[in-house]
Amino acid sequence: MRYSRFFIPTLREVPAEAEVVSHKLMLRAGMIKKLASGIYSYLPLGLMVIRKVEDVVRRCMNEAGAIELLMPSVQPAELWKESGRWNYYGKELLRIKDRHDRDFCYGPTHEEVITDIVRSYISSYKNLPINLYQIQNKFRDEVRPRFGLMRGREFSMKDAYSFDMDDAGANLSYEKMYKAYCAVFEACGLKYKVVEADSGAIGGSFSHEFMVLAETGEDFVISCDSCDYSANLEKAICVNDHKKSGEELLPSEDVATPKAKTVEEVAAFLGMPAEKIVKTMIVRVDEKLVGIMVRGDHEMNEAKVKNYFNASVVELASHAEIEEATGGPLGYSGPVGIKVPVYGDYAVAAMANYCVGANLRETHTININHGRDFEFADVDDFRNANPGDTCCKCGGKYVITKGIEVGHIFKLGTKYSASMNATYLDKEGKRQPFIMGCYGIGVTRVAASAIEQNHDEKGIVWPVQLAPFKAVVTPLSVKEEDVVKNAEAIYNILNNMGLEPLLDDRDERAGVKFNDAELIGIPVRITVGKKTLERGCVEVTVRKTGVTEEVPVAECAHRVKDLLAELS
Ligand SMILES: O=C(C[C@@H]1CCCCN1)Cn1cnc2cc(Cl)c(F)cc2c1=O
Ligand SMILES: [Mg+2]
Repeated sequence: MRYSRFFIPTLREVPAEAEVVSHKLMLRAGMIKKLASGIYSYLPLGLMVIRKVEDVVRRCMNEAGAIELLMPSVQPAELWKESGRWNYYGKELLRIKDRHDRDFCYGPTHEEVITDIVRSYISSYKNLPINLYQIQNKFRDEVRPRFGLMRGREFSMKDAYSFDMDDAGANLSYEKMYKAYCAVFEACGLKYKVVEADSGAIGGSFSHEFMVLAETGEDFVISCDSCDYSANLEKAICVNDHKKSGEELLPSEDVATPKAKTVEEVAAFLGMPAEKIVKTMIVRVDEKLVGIMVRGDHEMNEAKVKNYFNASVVELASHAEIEEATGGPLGYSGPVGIKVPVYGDYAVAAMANYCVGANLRETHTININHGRDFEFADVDDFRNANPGDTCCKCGGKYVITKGIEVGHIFKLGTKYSASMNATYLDKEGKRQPFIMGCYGIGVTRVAASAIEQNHDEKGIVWPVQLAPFKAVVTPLSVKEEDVVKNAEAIYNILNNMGLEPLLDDRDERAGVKFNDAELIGIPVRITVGKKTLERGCVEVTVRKTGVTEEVPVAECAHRVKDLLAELS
């Protein structure tokens, strides 16, 4: 491709709204342009990278025996009413009406559509298992789209769905996808980690997320410093290894705590450590109000609360609900004498003589003890794991890192096949619901996370596998006949070798050409200039290391090929 005839609108500056490096660099490198909040056009360079991610995904999915199809992005409400999800989702589901005033949505995912397809055609166990996938745009009306393609509202996803006759088969399908995902992210040149993930309250299911480790990741990953245990913070198990307090129970006492609201302020005011203050979170679990008590230095984990109660919705109670449940205002809730059942995190169950809200404005009660002053309805693991906590698998220590979720695979079970009556005839001629799995990869998010993991102060440093062009041939002048002739010749040889070169034939100063090549992240640059040609050489520079070497013109193409092979 010739630069002068291509379209790479690089920018010197980026809009202040771009916070993370992949967003900044995709704008500056002329890869994307925002159309609306969370909605982007993929400009030619960006599309080339996305197509490369798709090619890797397609190759690995096909090798795993999955079969590609393509479903519409607009979906009829009827299917979502069958699965019971039409009224479950809120504003995140973009609902639209057609000219006949019929309800549709812009598909955020395709479980309903694929289940409808399979139930229409597959009726015998002889046609199972089957894994169907697509690469299709999704729309999720995020309340706060940000970070460019990392959290867009319209984005490209590869989503696959497996259908098996039984649990054993479904586990094999899951295993196949797990391995295929590892192959995808390795082939994309990404450093990733597989973590156990929360799969919501779908019974009999489990899920794993594939995380690209990066500081700008929005997900927290808990890993053990001694074994391979790794889980999304939503899921990471907290071991109940708290030593039971042997303290003698002291008499409880209300204490005025004027102006002290937060745990830190109350702890400071009362002169005790934060872990002696116990928070009572009043939450609405589906339609029920409950109190969840966690230690002052811990955070309540909503996913764990949701799974404990097998609930669909868990939300912090409103001011009014708190008044109703506790008789006191927000911020001073405590377990004593309230109308709702109280559940305790394991850490609290090991404590004695702790401080709680008195359900009175600016008042706390010290030396409270469960068993004497109130009863727990139950105790369980309701908190976020912290760095330094004991590993649930080996007793080692947890560490916390941040990750970008680029893949998520789920064992679904019969959640959709049961609700949509999608069944097959088993060997005994009995109707059985399919056992399903679903598997997603954020295609556009993979491109963005590759930049998060591979960049420097000059710009993008593409992994060779995803680079829009593998090499750029840069003539220092387009007026010197000898320079142009050699540059064209090298470009043609690289092209014929399938090395996808770019020829920077613009009439621009060398500095501009070098800066653009570094910004858009081309792995290898071949610089053709009068000086080196006098010695029959050109310069070859590796973007990742900045190392430049002089290479005889005749050996240049093969040297580039070898360098690209080393970099892959
Ligand atoms: O999408 C999944 C599960 C898997 C992920 C891999 C590919 C197949 N689906 C979970 N999920 C996430 N956000 C959603 C947002 C909306 Cl608005 C919705 F209506 C439904 C969903 C929804 O179901
Ligand atoms: Mg996910």
